[in-house]
Amino acid sequence: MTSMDYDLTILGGGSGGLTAARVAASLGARVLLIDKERLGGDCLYTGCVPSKSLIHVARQVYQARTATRLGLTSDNVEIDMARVAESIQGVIKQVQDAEQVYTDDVTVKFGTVSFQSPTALLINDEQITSRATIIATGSHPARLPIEGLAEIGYLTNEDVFQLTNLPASLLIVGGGPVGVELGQALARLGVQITLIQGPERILPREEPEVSVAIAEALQLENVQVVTNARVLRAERHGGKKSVMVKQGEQMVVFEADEILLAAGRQPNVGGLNLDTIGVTYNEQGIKVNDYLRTSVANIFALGDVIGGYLFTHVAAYQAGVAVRNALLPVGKKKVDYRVVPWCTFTDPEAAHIGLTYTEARQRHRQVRVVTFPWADIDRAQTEHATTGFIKLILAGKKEEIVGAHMVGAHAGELLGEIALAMQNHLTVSTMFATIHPYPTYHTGLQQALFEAYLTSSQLRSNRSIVSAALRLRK
Ligand SMILES: Cc1cc2nc3c(=O)[nH]c(=O)nc-3n(C[C@H](O)[C@H](O)[C@H](O)COP(=O)(O)OP(=O)(O)OC[C@H]3O[C@@H](n4cnc5c(N)ncnc54)[C@H](O)[C@@H]3O)c2cc1C
Ligand SMILES: NC(=O)c1ccc[n+]([C@@H]2O[C@H](COP(=O)([O-])OP(=O)(O)OC[C@H]3O[C@@H](n4cnc5c(N)ncnc54)[C@H](O)[C@@H]3O)[C@@H](O)[C@H]2O)c1
Repeated sequence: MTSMDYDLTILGGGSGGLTAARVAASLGARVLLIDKERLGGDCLYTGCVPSKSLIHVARQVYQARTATRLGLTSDNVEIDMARVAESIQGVIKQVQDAEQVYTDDVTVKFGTVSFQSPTALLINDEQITSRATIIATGSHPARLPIEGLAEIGYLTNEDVFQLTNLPASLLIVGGGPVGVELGQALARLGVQITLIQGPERILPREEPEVSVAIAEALQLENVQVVTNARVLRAERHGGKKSVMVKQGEQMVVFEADEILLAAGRQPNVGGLNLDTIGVTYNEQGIKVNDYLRTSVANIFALGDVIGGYLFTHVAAYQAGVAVRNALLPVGKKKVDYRVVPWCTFTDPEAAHIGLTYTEARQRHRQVRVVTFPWADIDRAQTEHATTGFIKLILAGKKEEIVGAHMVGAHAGELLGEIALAMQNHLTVSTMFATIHPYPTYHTGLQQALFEAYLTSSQLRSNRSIVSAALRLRK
């Protein structure tokens, strides 16, 4: 084989691509990272970072407005959206500077890139060759076949964080994580929100009771949640925008000042010339096998562009797997999605890891569910944040956690502990016997685990050992 310019070329410098570049460079490979415009991706500029910053601002407003229940009197909170938008851009800049280190040992190029063959790429007018390539070009907001929508215009996650004036009312199309997180945050900032969701419940990937709890939390803050409702058409009437919605057999019209489209994602595959070189893809994304290999042997893909789990931490995990498989001749690694956590950052948060109850029943013979109310966590009481629950799904003779679903303040923070336990097959008794600091929300998890132990077969066998020992003493 003739010598190649690079060992590995990575297309897309977002969450997955940046991690892949860093891992590959740390292994001593000659790495080229190409992005069409800038490094950081959706997560940094238009996703996780600005959305969590906006959610933080909205929480401050909400807490100030509800502080009277704590005996505090706060003056009317005034919101200067131009300064809020500026502060969000400031956070992005801080995170961006911290990420710079990812590319210190990597060649970075910006521009238009396309495949000429599985080993040759054209970047602007320059041809480069690479032994292997990883495609990590991410996704964009799904463009739906909603008649009239493109003509009247709408917002997406790509522009909502830059608004310096908020609309008085907003129709959000889509009740997934983007719709519910932004719906609650913008409602707290004074926008009248109508959330329109196609399926029969919001957050349909969650357990049903999680969807119910989050819908109730939104409704308590005056978000109108409309489910089983598919948006078919959009129109403008003077200064207002309206959508025609099919709800059951009925057509219903909703009207507001603006529309936010939050109805899923589509993969960024355009312009790469994938058809010519034989990389297969469909509307969900580029097809990969368990090794993240595409239909072309030396081309891998990861992150949003392959669909499935659209999360920054999953893209980063896949980066480690794809780099290893692209660079190492032996010891190929399969992806393992047994322990995937995610959190929807509403207030209370909806935290999820592993299997749902239905999935657990399909995969395990012995399945047991233990629930624990968030209100029984002392820290939750001290912070007046008592809404929610912990639902643990246990399976197998040894009673390992195979799934956990939580609604509660800071619930997402508990996922790390459960992830580590699940990854290492720790049992419930090992987990609850570990000392947790009081009073943290983690003690709530420890209490839930203790509840699980109290109703376990292990307790029954421990009881018989103790009663035998006591009999012997008599
Ligand atoms: C509003 C919102 C909030 C979110 N919040 C969270 C959250 O809290 N937690 C979480 O885990 N996930 C969250 N996500 C999802 C997360 O942003 C994505 O899963 C993650 O960014 C995917 O990483 P990626 O590397 O696949 O793509 P990206 O990070 O988007 O990176 C893709 C990169 O490819 C580049 N690119 C695109 N096309 C080309 C091309 N043709 N040539 C070269 N480069 C190209 C882009 O410029 C970009 O830099 C959120 C998403 C949204 C929309
Ligand atoms: N906290 C987080 O980790 C976080 C936050 C935001 C986004 N994300 C990621 O971003 C991805 C995209 O999120 P999303 O909320 O845009 O997509 P989504 O696919 O999760 O939810 C969109 C919802 O819109 C509905 N929908 C589609 N067309 C519709 C129509 N015409 N009328 C009414 N409803 C319609 C869909 O049925 C779906 O339930 C998610 O998969 C998630 O992984 C993660």
